[in-house]
Amino acid sequence: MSLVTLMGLGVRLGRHQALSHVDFSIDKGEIVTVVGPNGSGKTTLLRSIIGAQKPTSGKIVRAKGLRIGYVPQSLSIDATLPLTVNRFLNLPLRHDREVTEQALSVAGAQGLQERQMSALSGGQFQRILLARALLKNPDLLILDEPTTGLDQPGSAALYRQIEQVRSDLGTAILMVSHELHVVMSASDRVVCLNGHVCCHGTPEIVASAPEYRALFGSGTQGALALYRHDHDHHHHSHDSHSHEHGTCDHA
Ligand SMILES: Nc1ncnc2c1ncn2[C@@H]1O[C@H](COP(=O)(O)OP(=O)(O)OP(=O)(O)O)[C@@H](O)[C@H]1O
Repeated sequence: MSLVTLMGLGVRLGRHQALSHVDFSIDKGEIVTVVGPNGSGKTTLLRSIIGAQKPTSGKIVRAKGLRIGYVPQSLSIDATLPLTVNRFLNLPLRHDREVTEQALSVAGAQGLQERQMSALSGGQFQRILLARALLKNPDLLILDEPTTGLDQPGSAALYRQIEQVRSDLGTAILMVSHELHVVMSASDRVVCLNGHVCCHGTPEIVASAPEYRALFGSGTQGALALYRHDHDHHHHSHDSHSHEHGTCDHA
């Protein structure tokens, strides 16, 4: 059974139809990347899945007892506030030292406990957010644009870490990215959203292609992949976002 299934999900925000007719599901241990331009409803989709946004139409079915770990896109912490990594991980719930150490280790952030949150690099900060989400022992980890602000080697390293989480713990991963053509190569599926599911498919890793090398160089060890939009798909004619068959309207 899928961890989460969306059936014909529609979400209206004020007068804006953010999502229409979205059918989507994620299975145990799967890595799914959702791509889409700004304002395409990606955050609305995640908020619907975690239960923070009510659907206006359609249905969301979650597996019984499903535990979701959420890594927000950003979190601003007052730089003048003294807050160690260890204290941050123990807010609002205290955990045993071994538990936080284990989460930090899985997130690739061992040894950072006593560091100040404000002194962390962008990549370290993301790993701490990842460790914090892992403390819930999630079946599904949801990450909203986790590589925002990271350079390419930093993004590749974080993607490898996330892949490691899946192979160590079997956690399913749902990740959102505003990058339309560059995704985590370990994604089993890529779903392109534009108010509706525009197209979906697998990422392609063509590491030897000149196009890939021009984009990524050779320092990412295959952590990044090109996502080619699958243009061979149909759309519902009643969909307000629909576009001509055979095109992906933002590609
Ligand atoms: N309360 C609201 N009333 C009306 N429109 C809203 C409201 N909240 C969000 N929107 C609009 O809904 C659309 C979808 O927003 P959402 O944040 O889900 O998109 P997104 O794909 O995550 O975008 P981004 O990549 O910029 O984060 C946006 O165009 C946004 O302006």
